[in-house]
Amino acid sequence: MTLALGCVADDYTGASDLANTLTKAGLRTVQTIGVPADDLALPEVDAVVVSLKSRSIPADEAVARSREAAAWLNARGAGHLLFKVCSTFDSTDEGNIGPVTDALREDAGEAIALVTPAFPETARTVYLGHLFVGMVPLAESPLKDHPLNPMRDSNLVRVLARQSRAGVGLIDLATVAQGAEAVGARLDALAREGKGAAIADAVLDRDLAVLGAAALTRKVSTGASGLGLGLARALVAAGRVAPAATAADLGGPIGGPAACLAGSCSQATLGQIARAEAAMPVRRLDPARLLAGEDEAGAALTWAMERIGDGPVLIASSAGPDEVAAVQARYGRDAAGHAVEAAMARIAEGLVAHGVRRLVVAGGETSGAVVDRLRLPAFRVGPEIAAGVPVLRTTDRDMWLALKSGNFGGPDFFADALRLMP
Ligand SMILES: Nc1ncnc2c1ncn2[C@@H]1O[C@H](COP(=O)(O)OP(=O)(O)OP(=O)(O)O)[C@@H](O)[C@H]1O
Ligand SMILES: O=C(O)[C@H](O)C(=O)CO
Repeated sequence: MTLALGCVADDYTGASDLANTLTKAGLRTVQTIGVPADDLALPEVDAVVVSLKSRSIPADEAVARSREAAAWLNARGAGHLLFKVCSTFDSTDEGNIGPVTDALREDAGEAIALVTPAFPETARTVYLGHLFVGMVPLAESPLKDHPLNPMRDSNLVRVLARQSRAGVGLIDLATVAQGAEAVGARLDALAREGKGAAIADAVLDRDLAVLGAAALTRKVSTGASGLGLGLARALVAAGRVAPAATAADLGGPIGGPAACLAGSCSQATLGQIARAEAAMPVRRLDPARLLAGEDEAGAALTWAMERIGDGPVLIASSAGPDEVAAVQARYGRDAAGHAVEAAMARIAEGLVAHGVRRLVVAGGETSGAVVDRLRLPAFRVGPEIAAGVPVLRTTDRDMWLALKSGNFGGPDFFADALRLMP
């Protein structure tokens, strides 16, 4: 196998989002969970997206895991390595976007890496280095209240510089508008100044095509699915990938009981849970009871078992910023997050043990905990449910999954997903 594109994603929903984007652009793509075993049977593909759960772990561990994944991809001839991060640049001053980008760039022998989270299809745009989510700057968006990494500075040159060893520069929109060669010249100029990374502006899809072509002239880049789209288009334009003529055949219906799990506390997910209450039974976990040692997961699983024979159910821990803050103040941010993730993983394991083969999960960290507990090795990518969220089919058993990024999906996402998981 010789890969046109190797991708290391820092969370599972982001990996799923990127795999969806690459598949839509015509690249035959597989998403793996963790660094694959050397004997993992993979079909002939153009791109592999290695999913890590590294976004919110200590930076040195994230660097080590990302290097392992990069080595596996490079051993399979990856022509370019994309470090996939969140389109809302989810990170803290400790990392991990800066430390991992520095490490992968240095390992590749590159002086500088192009970095952009822009993804206009999901209203993530970058202008003069400032990230906008819809019509508002990042620091004024709901991401300012993220439970694990509240984003309170919209200037990504500053944000990345605070977590990087090397300096960070800017490739402004005026330079991007001049084309890939101008972007490349700007990268070289910044490298001569000693910069190790450059935040690139992008507002429209055509800007992504320019950035993809520029990034492809180097071995490593960092970005969200927008840059993935640019890289895919550049690979096809350069004749390095013959776009797949038809969507992959993922096989027939699986059927059986279905369930939804929501750990994301994003505004989008809270709205989707509210809408789901009209379509299916919804049970809300109480993190305070959970953290006080009550068997919230066992009670939720019993509740679900009594109902999944009649139709899908939804179990959610999700809550608004004030409620989340209160739990975190009492028990600690990490302790609360890990306890809820562990509960969701235990519930998922119980649901699958009782026959659930169609599972929708909302939240990147939540998806990571669930997929790791189910020990799923890889996924094939199916039809898109909503921008950035495809249906996935497991490669080692018959299961449908959807791993929804917290901020993605329409109001009726849960019902929409189940309709595409026959
Ligand atoms: N009620 C709650 N109180 C405190 N923490 C919670 C609560 N519900 C969920 N959490 C934690 O909040 C975090 C949510 O992160 P997660 O990545 O799953 O969602 P997200 O950030 O919205 O999704 P994405 O990463 O795809 O954008 C998890 O660690 C989860 O355990
Ligand atoms: O880029 C995004 O927003 C991805 O979907 C993601 O990383 C979510 O965690």
